[in-house]
Amino acid sequence: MKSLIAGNWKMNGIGQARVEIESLIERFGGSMPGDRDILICPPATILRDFARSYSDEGIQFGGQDCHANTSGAHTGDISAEMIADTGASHVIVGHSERRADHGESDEIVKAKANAALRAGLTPIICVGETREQREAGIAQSVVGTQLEGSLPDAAGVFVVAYEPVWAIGTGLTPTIQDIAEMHDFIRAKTPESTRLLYGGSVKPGNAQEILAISNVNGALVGGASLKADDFFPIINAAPGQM
Ligand SMILES: O=C[C@H](O)COP(=O)(O)O
Repeated sequence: MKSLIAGNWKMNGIGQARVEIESLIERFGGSMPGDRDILICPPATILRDFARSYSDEGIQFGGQDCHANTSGAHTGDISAEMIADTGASHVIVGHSERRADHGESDEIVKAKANAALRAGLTPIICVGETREQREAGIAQSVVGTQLEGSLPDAAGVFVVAYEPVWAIGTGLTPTIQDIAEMHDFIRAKTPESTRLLYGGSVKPGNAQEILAISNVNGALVGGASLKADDFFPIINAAPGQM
């Protein structure tokens, strides 16, 4: 299976975004290595522009969220079909920031994952425990419940991203053993072909060690995906075709 290194730009990306992406392409000599998949999920306002400008260089693009419905009276929302129409191939659903900021339940996340598949997109479904849950020894049961409730029932390929909430943007990461155990646990609950990403403070300094863990098939990178200086070595740390 090919590794997938995905950058989630969150609510960032005006100003230097174009410079950074062009610098990244330049470092790879004009086009991305074909033995791993590289995805960038910028804000929706620049998704179409970027998907059209840079897909020839081998970068894939994705949305950060979608509505479950195709269209309708949902002010401020964007449907999976609209994201597909930009030229994007993926969409993140159920990120912990959406679960927390917008009260998204597993049921809503599942509906969004189904919508993504309906639109021909690959959903990246995020799961992960809080610090309190890990300290209480219930991380696996929390993630198990999220998986049961959030995975799509529509047929199609999806990706799962394990992102411990307490590791996001904090510089903290679980131990290699904890990541390995959780990924083995998720692997047992997902089809063999499902790519499992780790996310949460992935940086140039820890990427190689994390990406070498069995059942870690790539990374979902936040802050370090915004700068070519950081994203380039993370992409390079990913094994090629596994
Ligand atoms: O979606 C990405 C994650 O939330 C990780 O963010 P981070 O790499 O800034 O910790």
